Amino acid sequence: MNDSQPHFLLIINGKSAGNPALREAVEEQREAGMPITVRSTWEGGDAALFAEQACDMGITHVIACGGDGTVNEVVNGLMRVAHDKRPALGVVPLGSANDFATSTGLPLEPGPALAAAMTLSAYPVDVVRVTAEANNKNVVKYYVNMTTGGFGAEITSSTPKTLKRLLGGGAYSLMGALKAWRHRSYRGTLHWGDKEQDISLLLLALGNGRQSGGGQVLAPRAKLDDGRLDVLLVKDFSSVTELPTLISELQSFPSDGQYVRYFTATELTVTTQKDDPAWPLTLDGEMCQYDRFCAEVVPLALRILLPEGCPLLSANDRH
Ligand SMILES: Nc1ncnc2c1ncn2[C@@H]1O[C@H](COP(=O)(O)OP(=O)(O)OP(=O)(O)O)[C@@H](O)[C@H]1O
Repeated sequence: MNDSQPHFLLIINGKSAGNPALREAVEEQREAGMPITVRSTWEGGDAALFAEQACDMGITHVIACGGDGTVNEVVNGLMRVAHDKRPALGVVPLGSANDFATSTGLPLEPGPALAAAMTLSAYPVDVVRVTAEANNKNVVKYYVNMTTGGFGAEITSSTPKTLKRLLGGGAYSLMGALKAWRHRSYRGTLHWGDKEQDISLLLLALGNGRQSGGGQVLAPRAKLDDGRLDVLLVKDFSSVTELPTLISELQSFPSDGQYVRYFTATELTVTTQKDDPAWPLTLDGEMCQYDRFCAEVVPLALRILLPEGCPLLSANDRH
């Protein structure tokens, strides 16, 4: 790949293809001499396919223009390309949540975001590979930002802002919502490193990045390039009297709290309780459901165009 002669492919979610600010931004960059090819998706799966085909078109940079789901599809397409041929990834956020762009400090408006994608440096970051079995088939999916499971997945997929409002609203609003959502425990066994734990969870988050669900910071210490997954376990509770402790632990993310456990791992396997329904999961915002799955870090698998001071890069570690 020759980085001195960049060629950009914009992969736009078809539902945003007519976005006037994006059209203007592309026009402006082309007038300034930037070589930009544009492909717009028709349906799910297209963004991954276009990303996979990009290197055969001589593309050096693939810019995902859409929400977190589009970024996720593009990541999956790029991961099908050999590492040494894999184009760099940029993001022009056009979704409703845009958790990856927000947490990495990328511009959120199409014009500035595209201009940034033309000039920012690409930094190597980890990608997380999820392997599972579904309908007797092996499934392999990648994500760059976060997987949530259990209550978090249900609630973030239905109403992005709800969890934040609930946590901000304290114990009683959370309890009400749990009842409204017919909350149940997510039981299963977790394996990581040489550890194993049987658990009854309210929610699970596996963060390469820090936030999902439209601003829920569930992995506040995550770095994109540290070779680690940040794991958040929120254990289930039985009475409203336990909620103040749970909510207070969700502010401090203790390594071994009464309800909250926060630690890092290079891989983690979840086996859901036999005879229980599979846990609902969201992988970078996309819903899925597996009885058993393994999430493992693929270190520094992808180069992403990020701001120099991005707080999710280890070089900018202030701790
Ligand atoms: N032409 C299209 N029209 C409508 N939907 C599309 C089209 N092409 C792809 N999709 C679907 O769009 C989804 C991804 O949406 P995307 O993440 O870009 O937006 P969003 O859901 O609004 O964003 P966010 O996840 O940030 O809330 C995928 O599930 C994909 O199947």
